[in-house]
Amino acid sequence: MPASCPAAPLVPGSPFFHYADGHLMAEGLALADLARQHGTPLFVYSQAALLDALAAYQRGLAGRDTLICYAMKANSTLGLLQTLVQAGCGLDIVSGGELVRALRSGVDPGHIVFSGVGKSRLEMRQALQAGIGCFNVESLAELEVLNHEALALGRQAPVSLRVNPDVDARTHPYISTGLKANKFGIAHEQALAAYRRAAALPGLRVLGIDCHIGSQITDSAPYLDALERVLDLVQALEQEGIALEHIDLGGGLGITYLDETPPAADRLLAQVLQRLDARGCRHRLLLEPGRSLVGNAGVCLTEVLYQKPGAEKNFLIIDAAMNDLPRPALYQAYHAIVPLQLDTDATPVQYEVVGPVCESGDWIGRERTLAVRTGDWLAVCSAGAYCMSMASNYNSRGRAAEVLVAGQSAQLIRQRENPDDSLGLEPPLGF
Ligand SMILES: Cc1ncc(COP(=O)(O)O)c(C=O)c1O
Ligand SMILES: N[C@@H](CCCC[NH3+])C(=O)O
Repeated sequence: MPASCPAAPLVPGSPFFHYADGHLMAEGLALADLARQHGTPLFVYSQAALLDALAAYQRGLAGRDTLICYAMKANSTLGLLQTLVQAGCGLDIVSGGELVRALRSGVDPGHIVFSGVGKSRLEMRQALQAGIGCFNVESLAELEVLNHEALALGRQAPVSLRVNPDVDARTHPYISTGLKANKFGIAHEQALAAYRRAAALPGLRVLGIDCHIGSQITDSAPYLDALERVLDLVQALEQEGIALEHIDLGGGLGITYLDETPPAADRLLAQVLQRLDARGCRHRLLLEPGRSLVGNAGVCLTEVLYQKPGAEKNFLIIDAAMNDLPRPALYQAYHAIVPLQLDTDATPVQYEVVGPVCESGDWIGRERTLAVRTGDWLAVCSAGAYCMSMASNYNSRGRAAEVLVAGQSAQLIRQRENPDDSLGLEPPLGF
């Protein structure tokens, strides 16, 4: 890059994606080389970023009996699961499909917890047969069904009850889960009765208590308030002779997309452990982080297809869309957008960055000033969590490929998928 290279934009929250001589890099590899080799849209993950995020949790929990069950709904691509499982993680699943993929990752089935308000009988049987570590039960009705299914298989289901602490996580309403108004968990005031019932059912073995108040939490106060409410219940249960083995505090820790300053995992956990110690709790601690492990470990590479000056706005039309990156359309979420190569000659223009999908809601970034030209590549940042796992084939668009960068090498961990691949049809037009 010439000396007149413009100042590199920030890649928020992602020290593992950085500029060198005007080129955006991941672990020493130029992302433009990956875009050229694999085409776009393309998700690229940094293994070092993933392991660094996990290390913050592991530091915070050092010396305690704990299990970090990665919430695979955030991103369930096998190569990422294998990396986390090999680094010591269990998995938090929410469906039979996730169970199958979890087992393929090589995780110890005893390190799987099963969350979700609507587990089917079939999913319960599959999970019982696989020998998972714990069902996080969310209602009295689910307790009865699980008891029935376990007895039919001649087993006892290990259970934890998810309680709804009625604490406001102060996040987007669609991803807040710990308020009375939300569908999740058993109401705090009904929890004791639910535990009494669970303890009386022969097909269940009561192991723990579980709580998850929401996602993209950037403030430790609601997290710690929920913990206190859970600990009140743990003590009340002990007084009734129901002793628990573990406390599962769910996930929810936020990441920096723009300028958010969520608590660091190790510091938040130090506060959690202090509060457990203050109450004399030596229970095994389970956590279910998703976004905070993978969110800033991934970017989505995309090509500028057209620049379209409009009557009111300038549009930058890119080849990634709401089917690849649904968060802006769903939650008006912000993702930073930066060029893969800084262009000294392009003029900075304010754009609406949009995809090719036939909806006005198909925007990826609003009012973004970028110095780019048609054919340039961009990176949509903080795209490791809830992007690929929420991708769809809307408009019969294919699904992006995924690459994992580790050290100086890049491995294709998922092929690009065309919508008709699963139908086994020959491409009709010979492409
Ligand atoms: C029960 C449960 N556990 C864990 C998670 C993971 O949350 P996050 O990705 O915010 O860490 C979620 C999603 O919000 C969840 O519903
Ligand atoms: N899909 C949401 C997070 C959902 C959390 C799952 N309970 C997001 O992209 O922010």
